[in-house]
Amino acid sequence: MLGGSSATNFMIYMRGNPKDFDRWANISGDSRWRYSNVKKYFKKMENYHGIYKNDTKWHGKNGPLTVESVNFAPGLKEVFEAVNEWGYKILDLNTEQEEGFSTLDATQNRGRRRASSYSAYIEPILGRPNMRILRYSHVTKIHFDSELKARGVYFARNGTTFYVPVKKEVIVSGGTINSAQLLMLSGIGPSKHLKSVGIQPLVDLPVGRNLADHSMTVVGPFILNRAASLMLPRDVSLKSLVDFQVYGQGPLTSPMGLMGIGVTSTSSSPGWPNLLHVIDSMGIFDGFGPIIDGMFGSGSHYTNLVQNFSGLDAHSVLLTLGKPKSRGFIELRDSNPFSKPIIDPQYYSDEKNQDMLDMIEGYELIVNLYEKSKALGRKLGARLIEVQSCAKYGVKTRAYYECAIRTPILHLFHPVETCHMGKIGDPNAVVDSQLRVIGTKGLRVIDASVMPEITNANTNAPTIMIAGSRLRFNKTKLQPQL
Ligand SMILES: Cc1cc2nc3c(=O)[nH]c(=O)nc-3n(C[C@H](O)[C@H](O)[C@H](O)COP(=O)(O)OP(=O)(O)OC[C@H]3O[C@@H](n4cnc5c(N)ncnc54)[C@H](O)[C@@H]3O)c2cc1C
Repeated sequence: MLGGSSATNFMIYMRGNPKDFDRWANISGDSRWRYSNVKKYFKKMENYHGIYKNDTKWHGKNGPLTVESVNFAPGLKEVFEAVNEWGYKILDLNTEQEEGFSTLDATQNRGRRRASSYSAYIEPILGRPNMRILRYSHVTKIHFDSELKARGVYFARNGTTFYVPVKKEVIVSGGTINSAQLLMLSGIGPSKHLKSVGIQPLVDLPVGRNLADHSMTVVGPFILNRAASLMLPRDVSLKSLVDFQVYGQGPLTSPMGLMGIGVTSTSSSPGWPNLLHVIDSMGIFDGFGPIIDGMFGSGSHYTNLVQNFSGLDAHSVLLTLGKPKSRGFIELRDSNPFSKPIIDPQYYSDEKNQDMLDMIEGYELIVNLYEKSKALGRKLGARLIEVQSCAKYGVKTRAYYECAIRTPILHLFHPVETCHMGKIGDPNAVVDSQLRVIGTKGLRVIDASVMPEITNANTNAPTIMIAGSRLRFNKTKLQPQL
């Protein structure tokens, strides 16, 4: 799809924590990845006109990617009152990123049009004579010469295979799953694995290893006793259509009810927020369960969970593990480029079980915030709908929370790290700090897969930053190793 996942994602705009990028600099040995340097690329990408627009120290106004704050946020005032009661601040999370909460910033324009990497970066230059887009084309293999220089790519289109030679270099941007798949199909990957599927290894690299993703659980829905949510059958009317079309306002501008966002630290991660809270205002209506199940691949879990609550106002929180320790992998199923690769994310598999302990801490925080605060618990009467199959653990015990987190295990669609950036000689490294595939010539990977460690929030903005900064890095000298 043109624009990839940015053309279908939830549009949440989050840069990540400055420490995430300082860590990238440490891992890659290249200080240009420090936040103090990459911050300018974030600013350059933004056409920001959200609620923090006057803060020009942190936000850009002349970039191609439109970012704005959501304007339909029922009950967010009470959420902010509650988080204040709990000692958290309301502040812009795309700056130094202290713990706190904010109105959600989204990559959209007046609530009417999504801003994707395609609409921001490609659409405006479609007329360039030196650019050609071939849709419905599936790249199947990179061709190397005997010196391991990438000379071109094979691709299939309408059942025919074509070859495109390159003059300078091949840039692979197939995303975390497919960039890893394409490298392996082309002989770049773990030798033993490649041989096991009948592929002649060219360079032995840990491609597909280190798969990181943000595991997630939906805390809620919390039933509310007032009209403080987006209730589609109630809120969608002729007026809402006019508000949407003419003013870019109202319920129809809402990205699926998403309205607030927060980052907090658990006791295991002081000073570096490791939980992401995405606050959703969607009330329960007849289609609610199937929509959530369809979106997250949760079978009929939410359909069953909310079946007796249709018509009630509600909020839910997508509680996400921002800095997971668990790592999974991607492998080829076979040597057929059209076969789906094997994806095993291995959520909650870290040795010390820290990922689960952090999520339980976050679950407890959200339940207390909603049920015990004056603003949400007393004023809006927030009450959690309990997962019946976990009731045997005693409702609101830690064992109950773990059961709820595992029923079923979800994620926020942020896979990264399968073509991990690192220093030459680092056993995890697939690309160097300039994103060149180690052991080859004329080949780079530029997408989310090169992140050497997952950022603590959503991954679209840092992926676009990687693309923007990589192009400019070429013009500056490599800094000394850290
Ligand atoms: C449902 C969903 C919701 C998300 N929500 C958010 C959000 O709200 N905020 C946020 O920040 N992030 C979100 N993300 C994550 C974010 O969108 C991604 O991290 C980011 O877009 C990754 O960009 P990418 O360029 O690495 O890969 P992708 O966006 O996956 O792009 C890869 C492109 O390569 C193409 N491709 C792959 N293989 C081949 C091949 N062999 N031949 C030709 N083309 C190929 C694909 O079709 C695709 O167009 C979400 C992701 C999903 C899926």
